Amino acid sequence: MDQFHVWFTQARGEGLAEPNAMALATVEPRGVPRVRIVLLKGYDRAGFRFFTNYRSRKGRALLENPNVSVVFPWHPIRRQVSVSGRAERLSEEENDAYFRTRPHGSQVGAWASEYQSSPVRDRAELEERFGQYERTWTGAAEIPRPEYWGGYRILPSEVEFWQGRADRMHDRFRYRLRSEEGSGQLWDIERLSP
Ligand SMILES: Cc1cc2nc3c(=O)[nH]c(=O)nc-3n(C[C@H](O)[C@H](O)[C@H](O)COP(=O)(O)O)c2cc1C
Ligand SMILES: Cc1ncc(COP(=O)(O)O)c(CN)c1O
Repeated sequence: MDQFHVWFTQARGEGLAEPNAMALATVEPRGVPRVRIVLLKGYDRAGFRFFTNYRSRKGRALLENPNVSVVFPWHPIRRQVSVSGRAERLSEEENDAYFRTRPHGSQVGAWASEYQSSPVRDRAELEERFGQYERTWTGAAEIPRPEYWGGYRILPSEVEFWQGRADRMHDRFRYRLRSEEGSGQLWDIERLSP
């Protein structure tokens, strides 16, 4: 995570568009992979956090199989970071705390999209739902978090740092988690052939 922090800080400093956008792969029933972009909303020694709808396709996939893989595609600085690990749901407290920081419209939108990834008739139906929830929460001190909306923490077991270099002679460093002792983690680090 120290190494990730160094690179993430640099990616932000370089002014990359959405350096926190990451492609998240999950395993669907029968072992079929599926990938989509989500936003990294925080990280620390415990892992990487993102938020979504637990009823979404990814949410349903993660119930059956918590294994995930993530890639940060930082093309302008010729870097990528790939992570493999397991996703676990965040606590109610963590979910509430993050939901409270979201803009009003995004909070209403979470209510309007109760079944993320399921078919809807048309745009008008969505807008109608949005309008209904706007009215429901008019005058409320705060909009509560729908119970189906929340986040995950990805607990990494492997993280690879890739730096593009001339002649396709790239630098690749793979960190693999050997063991966790108390709060300390032991990682094996290897250089990989490009
Ligand atoms: C730049 C970008 C960021 C996104 N961030 C999120 C996010 O943080 N959470 C989320 O649920 N969907 C996010 N989405 C939408 C997802 O890519 C995806 O369409 C949605 O989560 C449904 O995925 P699923 O059907 O595989 O569950 C983002 C899309 C883009 C293009
Ligand atoms: C449906 C959805 N949910 C969550 C997020 C990420 O969280 P936030 O809206 O709080 O930035 C996104 C970001 N594109 C999103 O599209």
